[in-house]
Amino acid sequence: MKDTVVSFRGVTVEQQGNSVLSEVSFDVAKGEFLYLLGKTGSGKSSILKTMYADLPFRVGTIVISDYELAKLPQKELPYLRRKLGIVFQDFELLTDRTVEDNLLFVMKATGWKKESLMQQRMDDLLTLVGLEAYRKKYPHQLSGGEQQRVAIARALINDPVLLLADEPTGNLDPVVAQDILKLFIKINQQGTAVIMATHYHNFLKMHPSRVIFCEEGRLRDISKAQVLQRLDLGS
Ligand SMILES: Nc1ncnc2c1ncn2[C@@H]1O[C@H](COP(=O)(O)OP(=O)(O)OP(=O)(O)O)[C@@H](O)[C@H]1O
Repeated sequence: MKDTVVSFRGVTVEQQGNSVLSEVSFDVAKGEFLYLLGKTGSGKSSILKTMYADLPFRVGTIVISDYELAKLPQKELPYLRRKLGIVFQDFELLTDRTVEDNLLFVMKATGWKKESLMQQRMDDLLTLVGLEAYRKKYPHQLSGGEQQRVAIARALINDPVLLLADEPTGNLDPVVAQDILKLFIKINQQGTAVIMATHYHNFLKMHPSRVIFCEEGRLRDISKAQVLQRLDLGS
């Protein structure tokens, strides 16, 4: 089995043809937990979008799971996306569908057919995120934290090797944000690699882990000690 789920080599991350980050090279191992930090506009979302092939790039090589992005035919994009779970700040649930139907929608769109297997998967995922009792609720009947749990369950449907989270707690209060972090930790402990872009630097204290930093057009892989120093969090 391959041990690397993400590999960037000499990549220029671009927006509309303009370089956002250049000479980006880093690897993420299976089961790793990685924070992506950096100021507003430093390129965190752009690098995540490049990873899930939502943003084109022209320079360098990117391999996600076993897919080399530059060589990926358009028709194989759905297979790449099934290896990835993606969670956004604003949840992006279908507002006119129940929790259950939000999950079923993605299952059907990604090739699930057997009703009993879909129900079983849904039970397992809703148990994992603590929302067994919420199947028939609509998003507007849920709190922000609960909506994000649904979005996380949805992201896990196809058992991704990598979960990408773009500011997943940006719309939540600090206490709920910590609960969501704990859920990501639990998912990571079950073997899924996690890359989380966040402004919540306190997460580093609660759950220290590797950090990559977007800064001045570069991506820096820096030690925990350096991060704490930069963020002025103390030891
Ligand atoms: N759709 C777009 N078209 C053109 N430029 C964009 C687009 N989206 C982002 N950019 C630019 O790319 C750069 C990086 O933005 P990006 O959203 O990746 O930063 P970020 O670190 O995720 O910021 P934030 O923390 O505010 O989400 C910024 O200069 C931004 O203005």
